[in-house]
Amino acid sequence: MDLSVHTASPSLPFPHHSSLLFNSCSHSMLRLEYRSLYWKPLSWRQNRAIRAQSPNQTPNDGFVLDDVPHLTHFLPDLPSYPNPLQNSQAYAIVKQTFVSPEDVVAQRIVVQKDTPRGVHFHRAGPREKVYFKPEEVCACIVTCGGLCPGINTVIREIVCGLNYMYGVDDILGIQGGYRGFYSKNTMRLTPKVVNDIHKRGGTFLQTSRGGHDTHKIVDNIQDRGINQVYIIGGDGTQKGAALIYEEVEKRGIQVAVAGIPKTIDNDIAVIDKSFGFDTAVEEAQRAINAAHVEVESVENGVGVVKLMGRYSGFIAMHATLASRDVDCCLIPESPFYLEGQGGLFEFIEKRLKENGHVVIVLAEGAGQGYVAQSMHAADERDASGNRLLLDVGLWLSQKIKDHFTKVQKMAVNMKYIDPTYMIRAIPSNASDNIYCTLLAHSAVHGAMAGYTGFTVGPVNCKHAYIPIARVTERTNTVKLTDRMWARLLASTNQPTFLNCNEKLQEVDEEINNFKIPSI
Ligand SMILES: Nc1ncnc2c1ncn2[C@@H]1O[C@H](COP(=O)(O)OP(=O)(O)O)[C@@H](O)[C@H]1O
Ligand SMILES: O=P(O)(O)OC[C@H]1O[C@](O)(COP(=O)(O)O)[C@@H](O)[C@@H]1O
Ligand SMILES: [Mg+2]
Repeated sequence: MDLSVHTASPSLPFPHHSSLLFNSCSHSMLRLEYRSLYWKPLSWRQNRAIRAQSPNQTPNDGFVLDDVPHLTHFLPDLPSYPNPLQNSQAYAIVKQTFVSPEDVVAQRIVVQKDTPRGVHFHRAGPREKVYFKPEEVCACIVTCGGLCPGINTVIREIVCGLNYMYGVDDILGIQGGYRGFYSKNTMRLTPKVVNDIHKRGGTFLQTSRGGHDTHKIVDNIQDRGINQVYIIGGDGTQKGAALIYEEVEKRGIQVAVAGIPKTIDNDIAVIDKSFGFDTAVEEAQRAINAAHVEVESVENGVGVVKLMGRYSGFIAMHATLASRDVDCCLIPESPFYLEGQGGLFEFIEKRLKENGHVVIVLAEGAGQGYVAQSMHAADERDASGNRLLLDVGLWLSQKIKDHFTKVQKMAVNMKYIDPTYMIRAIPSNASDNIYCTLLAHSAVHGAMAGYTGFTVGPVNCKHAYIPIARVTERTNTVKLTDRMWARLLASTNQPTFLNCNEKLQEVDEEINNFKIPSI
């Protein structure tokens, strides 16, 4: 084993001032490096793939710290100040106001006795020291990508959190997404301005797709004297945030970049779930219920409800599990077929004979291959490069109607409901509102503490600071081999559309290797 220790002065506290790192691709080749402010720091990129070890841990317990960048990594002389929260009334009787830098959150919590401890992230929350004087902070907030219930709550809580907890007054709203940095005027955000916005759907700041120009954005950040950037958005937005952080680091300017993950599809990796998802699942019940009422009231009623979910069928899966009125759920991750034994038509016929009606919920990304084939559609994309989806709901409704009228000589009463934008446009429910507050506070504490290039989010119910690349490197999809999908199949008793294990394995591999098509 090649074990070379670069320096040995482990008296500095772990982690961002220093950490003992096991730089290793395999357990047989370990290289120990001591990272400190007073020695050449490793960049967060180097650090990402590195196995980190705190001094009192044995090298073999497999502890990995997925560290986030800190402003001091590229501005080593940056002064720090006592956190003003120590004088805050709100936190006056809290047992432990500040999160210890040694507190980490484990990515995997179901482990076996002898398995390595695995990947950990810094626990989110206020730190004893901050790297900004409140009166010198000029923060900005931007929202990008598609809508999602709760965006306004996050905006509100960032503004109120910065102001009430840290005494920050200078907060700007960037309007219309990334392009707003260089093409629109900013708006001043105060607790008064944002007081009621959480009661409305959408985004108070407006949003857009496309228009990410890293240089122009960072030029603008510099010109306006902005030193904290809060970026609310999905996978595309977070990729853009990583580029902004990298440019900021290159220019060596004191700007903290914090990402708050947003997507109604729940397709962001690492975090437990995204805000607005619960609200969406709840609202989807109304559409499913309407479909059920309609089809129950007629002869041979077939209800089709299309829900959002471009690459991930989480909304459809959870809405189905919650409803119990759904006979069959179709998601992008689980290929289906229409005709023949074990196919959808056979199942619909069976349910119609048994119950007189059937309700199908499908995610918008399901069966896209079929629709494209039948329409000879071109591969169209939106301004951000996301593939524009074809209406699988309409396609499926037509296919079912044609099959039963022409082939089975049996008239069906088709009711197709597309509530997608109605679901996305509502304000967040109570639990999402609380979740949004925690995300906003975590982001504010992280930026004030000098962390940058990070995303916040709950990992096993504990909020953590996660390197942006971690959440963008893959898409969170429904794993057909996990128990949740099995629970759904057991609940609806629908066909699996997989007639042998070999096929299941193929699908699983495809899904595990799944990547969003590059733009
Ligand atoms: N790979 C990327 N690099 C830089 N910016 C990106 C990237 N992908 C998307 N963006 C920008 O992020 C913003 C939102 O992306 P989009 O995919 O529309 O929504 P979401 O962030 O919700 O996934 C857009 O302004 C887009 O230009
Ligand atoms: O029509 P729009 O506004 O481009 O959005 C449609 C898409 O946005 C989504 O809600 C996801 O959006 P994001 O990637 O921005 O989170 C998808 O479910 C849907 O396909
Ligand atoms: Mg996206």
